[in-house]
Amino acid sequence: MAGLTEDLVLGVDDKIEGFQNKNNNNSNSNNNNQKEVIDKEGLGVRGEENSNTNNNQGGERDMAPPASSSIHRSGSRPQLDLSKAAIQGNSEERDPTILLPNQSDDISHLALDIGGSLIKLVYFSRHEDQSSDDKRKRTVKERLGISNGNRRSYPILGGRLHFVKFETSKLNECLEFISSKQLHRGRIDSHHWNSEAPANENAVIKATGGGAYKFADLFKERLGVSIDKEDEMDCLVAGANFLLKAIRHEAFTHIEGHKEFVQIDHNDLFPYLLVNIGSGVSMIKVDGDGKFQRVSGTNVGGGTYWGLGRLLTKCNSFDELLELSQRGDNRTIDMLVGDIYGGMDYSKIGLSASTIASSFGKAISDKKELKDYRPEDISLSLLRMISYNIGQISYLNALRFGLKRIFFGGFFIRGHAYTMDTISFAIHFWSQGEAQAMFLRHEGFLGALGAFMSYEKHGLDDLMVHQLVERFPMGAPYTGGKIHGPPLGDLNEKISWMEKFVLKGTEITAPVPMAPPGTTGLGGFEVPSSKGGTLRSDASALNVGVLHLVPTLEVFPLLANQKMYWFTVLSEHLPDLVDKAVASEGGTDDAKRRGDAFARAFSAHLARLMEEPAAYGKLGLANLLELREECLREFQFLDAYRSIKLRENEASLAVLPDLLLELDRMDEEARLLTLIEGVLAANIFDWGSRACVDLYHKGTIIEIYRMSRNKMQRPWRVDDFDLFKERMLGSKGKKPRPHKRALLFVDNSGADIVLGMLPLARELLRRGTEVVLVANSLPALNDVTAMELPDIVAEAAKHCDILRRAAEAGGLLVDAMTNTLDGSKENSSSVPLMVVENGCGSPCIDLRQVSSELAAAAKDADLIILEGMGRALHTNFNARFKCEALKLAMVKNQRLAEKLIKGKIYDCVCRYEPAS
Ligand SMILES: Nc1ncnc2c1ncn2[C@@H]1O[C@H](COP(=O)(O)OP(=O)(O)OP(=O)(O)O)[C@@H](O)[C@H]1O
Ligand SMILES: CC(C)(CO)[C@@H](O)C(=O)NCCC(=O)O
Ligand SMILES: [Mn+2]
Repeated sequence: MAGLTEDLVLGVDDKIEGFQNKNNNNSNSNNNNQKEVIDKEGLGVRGEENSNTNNNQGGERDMAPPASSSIHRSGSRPQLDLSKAAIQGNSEERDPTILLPNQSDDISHLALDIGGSLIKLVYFSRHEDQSSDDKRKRTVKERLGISNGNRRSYPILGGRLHFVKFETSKLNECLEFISSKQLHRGRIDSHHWNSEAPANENAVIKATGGGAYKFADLFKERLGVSIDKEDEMDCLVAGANFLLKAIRHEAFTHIEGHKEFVQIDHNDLFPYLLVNIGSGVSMIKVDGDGKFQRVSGTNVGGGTYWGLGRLLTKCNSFDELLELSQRGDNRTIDMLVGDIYGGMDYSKIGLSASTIASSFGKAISDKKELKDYRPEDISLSLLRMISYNIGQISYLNALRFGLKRIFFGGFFIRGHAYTMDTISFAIHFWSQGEAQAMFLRHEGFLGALGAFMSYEKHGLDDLMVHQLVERFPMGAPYTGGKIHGPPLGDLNEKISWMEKFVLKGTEITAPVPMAPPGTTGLGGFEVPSSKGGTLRSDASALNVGVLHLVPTLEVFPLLANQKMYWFTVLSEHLPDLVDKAVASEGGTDDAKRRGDAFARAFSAHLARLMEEPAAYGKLGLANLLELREECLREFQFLDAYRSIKLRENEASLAVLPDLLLELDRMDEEARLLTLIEGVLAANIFDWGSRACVDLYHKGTIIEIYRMSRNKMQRPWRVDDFDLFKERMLGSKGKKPRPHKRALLFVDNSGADIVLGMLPLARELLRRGTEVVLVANSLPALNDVTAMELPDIVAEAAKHCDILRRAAEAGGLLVDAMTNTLDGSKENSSSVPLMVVENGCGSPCIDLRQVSSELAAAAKDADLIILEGMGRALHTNFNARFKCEALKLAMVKNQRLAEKLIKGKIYDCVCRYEPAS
């Protein structure tokens, strides 16, 4: 199965910067220094005074990841059919042409639904990719026998579907948006998107809705594109089926303010009733893919609410009208049963006194003018009337065809709690609980998605087998019932939106369900309970939404209370993170401005999630951390911890030779213990831990490392070291066979990798075990990334033959190898040390979705070492493996220590599990 994301990512490697091996300085190394590593003083991580300790003339810059400017690329260029894409010509070539055999020149991955009220856009973009080391990858691939050439198939950040809407009356804005993002152009120049290219005469955009007919000429005139019209009902059904099948947590029920996601069984989806509430309402009985019948409709729909509401209240926007309704009391204008029955219920037919007998009925008897009614009350009465009416007609149609499930779409719903409650109530009441109303998170985009799906070669077919997750809508939150400003375009716009948002001092709020009214209605409909103070700040409010194409299995669920805890932790971390991020970009004014905007945006996301934890679908800690990294990237902080990582790497590399000497003086048994102790001790460096961050202000990394090592007291809180030792060294003189291949999931930069994991890797290599260092694909906190590892290993290899030979064998020292081509033959005798990326951008690793590289590397592995809290404790602590597993971590969080190991902060875990 050629997964889409695999294909999507092809061509992403466009600006790959070869990893520059920097063996250009004649390091005199610190080999001569016989002092014990733990005696080494004053290698500060902060300040400039020690930056030359490892005689690396280039200092920080020399160790920097290659040309960071190449890391960020516009993520919004149109993405085309990349299936079966392949490198054309010589694969050694830099910037090779990529052949897209299924790509017709002029398809743009943009589709439109132009309705009576709103224009909906769906377009696809691929995420900007990290640069990566071609040569390393090739060598690893050769070693691992991966045949798919340059393909990277890790799922994360593969590509995105964007959702944007405009008012139909502001078609111009929409045209400008398309034009500014060049979404209508589909020409590929080599594999670079060429925005200078003239618009293609034959460019075609799929569109549905009445506007596809009405505005076709305008599109041709203004953008030079032809509109390919797709039937509106076809598209609605295709979109709904796609969402219900492919997207996790798409459908939900909403009853009395309570939202609950419904997992739809793909094999038991049909038949259902689809009710699309746009300007008008269509009701469609859906029996399968492409099998449907429009069975009814009503002209009392979203346009009616907005149109009448505007006339009656003088509101300027739909959201304002909706907002008004939240403060309304419809009893001042609706005629209730009690009004007719002198305050009594009409219990014989099941109507309570508070049931609405006649919407707006009070207006006939009162001698009041329009101005005498509160706009709030009018809006609520109108909203309730229309919602209830649609619910009732829907029910009747469901009854007509014996349908139990009714899905509601269209932008009239607008994620509004009261609207959904009213519709749900109507369905429940009339069907006596037999039928169920369900809503869709991408409510208004069914038609546009359907049009998008109608591209013959959109490349999404394979996606149907995956699940997709919506990630966080990025950018400025929504304020005070109004959509401000333009749809988010470039970074500057995003920032100024954030600034505007701050000026307004508005908070992000989700509807807070109020307590249900204490009436005892006899099944009659009372004042609905969901009347939050403010409208929710959702993607539609931002005008944008992003759907990440992330094939997933199951989300690691976070317990509710745990999530609250993490929200707090992440909030508390924020100022420090912003400092780091700004510093990593040179502390310029621009960086400060972006830092501020990032802080606002991320806080906004947290606030939103705190109010509505399911806002972005179910979210685990891994996603939460990823959200933060993603948000950083959104404001162009590509690696907030870069300078810290570099400083810590330098400081640690400077003392590595001493550590290796110290280790080499020990016998095997003492060495093994010291190595494991070393990993645990060095794992103290974790910028994700608040306690540790506090600690860092108190000493240099070497001081902290030394302190940490001195404190290593066995038994650790979880201590299987003796078991592990027996497996490694045997007992009673019996030597066990060494492992064939070990996968080391490494955690942090600096001491953690250099003084902890590398020496352990070296020991394994020495024993003849192949070692694969598994690191993150994208930066997250101070975690070392796969891209950074070759430099670190190269530096370490200068001080150690074992590492050097293994690194050469593993293709990590490509330059060095070519330099010494005629040199020692012994190179080939070493087992390899390799680096693979895990496909992940979070310290927590979901092993159910990893890179193809890692999956391939795992094939021959018989030992897995998971290191660090994120990898070994937060996730995977209870994961069982088919091979032996060693989980090593220092717990740097009191709460986790208590919960997981009934211990305390700084306790250590050394868990060894034989193959299961
Ligand atoms: N920002 C908004 N501006 C205008 N209407 C909005 C807005 N948000 C929600 N709505 C509601 O959504 C309705 C439009 O929904 P939708 O986009 O699904 O329909 P449409 O495609 O424009 O109409 P139709 O399918 O009948 O041609 C409006 O009539 C209004 O009730
Ligand atoms: C005319 C459409 C299909 C345009 O989207 C829609 O507005 C609608 O279904 N209106 C209701 C028309 C009716 O069935 O009475
Ligand atoms: Mn429509």
